Amino acid sequence: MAVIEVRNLHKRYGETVAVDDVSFSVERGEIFGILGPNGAGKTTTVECIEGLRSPDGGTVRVLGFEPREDQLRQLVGAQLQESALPEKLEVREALELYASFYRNPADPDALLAELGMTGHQHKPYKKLSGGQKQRLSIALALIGNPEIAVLDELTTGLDPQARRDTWDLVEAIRDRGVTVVLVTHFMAEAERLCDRIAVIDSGRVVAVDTPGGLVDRVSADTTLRFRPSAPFDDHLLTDLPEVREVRRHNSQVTVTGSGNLLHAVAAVLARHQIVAADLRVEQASLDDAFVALTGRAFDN
Ligand SMILES: Nc1ncnc2c1ncn2[C@@H]1O[C@H](COP(=O)(O)OP(=O)(O)OP(=O)(O)O)[C@@H](O)[C@H]1O
Repeated sequence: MAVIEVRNLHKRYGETVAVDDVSFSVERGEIFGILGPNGAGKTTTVECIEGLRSPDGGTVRVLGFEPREDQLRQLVGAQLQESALPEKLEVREALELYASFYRNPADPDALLAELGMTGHQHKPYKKLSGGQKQRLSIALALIGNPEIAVLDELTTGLDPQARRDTWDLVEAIRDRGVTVVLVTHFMAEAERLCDRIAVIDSGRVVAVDTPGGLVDRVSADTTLRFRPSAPFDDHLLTDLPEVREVRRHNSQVTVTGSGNLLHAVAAVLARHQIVAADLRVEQASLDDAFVALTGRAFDN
């Protein structure tokens, strides 16, 4: 069942068209990614979903309501933008303050524990690290026990470990049954976390699909590279239906094909007692998908 329906959303700021024509729907319980380069219109789109901005055209329905209706404030949790809290406010105070806005808030202690913040509950906001601030902003998005959480540029500025920890948290949120809308311009983040992704470019949706589905649209090809432990005739591999091409460069063999290429090639090599040293498997990535869908590189 769709919990968010966006139809032909259009929003401009003066002469600037921020969102030209955006349509998608988000199903209950999924992590739905909105992926696109800087300035693509992602934040404006989710701000229209959150009721923070009014569309100039199109319709948005969230759990059946218009985004600005009061009931929604209890049902949608939004992650705070950076440094939105007073510097001296402690973590626990912030949670208790936000809990007071909701009829049925989560237990701050349980939330602190779940987010690994119990030990930091008396730290003032300004003393938190980047990762801790992000975790607090996620906690504040969840304190009202929302049905939908909107997380915008959640891991920007975090180091790789803090980013991975945050990804685990987002998965835990989804596993609690919360629908997550995740705005990101990180391919790896979208690929790892999202059940489905809307790729947005210049205010328009260029595709909505699973990460795998987006990649498959570009190319079903797989490339294997390895150094064989003994010479062999190319026909061993080119006779396989999965193999399209075999190329050699010095001692390295490059095999391109589709289907279960790795399995087919490995089986033939094993039958001939050939070991594939330094074996690497390359597949099209979301980056490739973006280039193919928009005709330009995903540069931020
Ligand atoms: N308040 C505003 N006033 C004027 N123009 C704006 C405003 N907010 C955004 N824009 C412009 O609208 C376009 C879309 O911005 P938006 O923030 O929605 O994109 P985004 O995809 O979220 O980008 P980013 O990843 O950089 O946050 C950009 O050209 C931006 O400069």
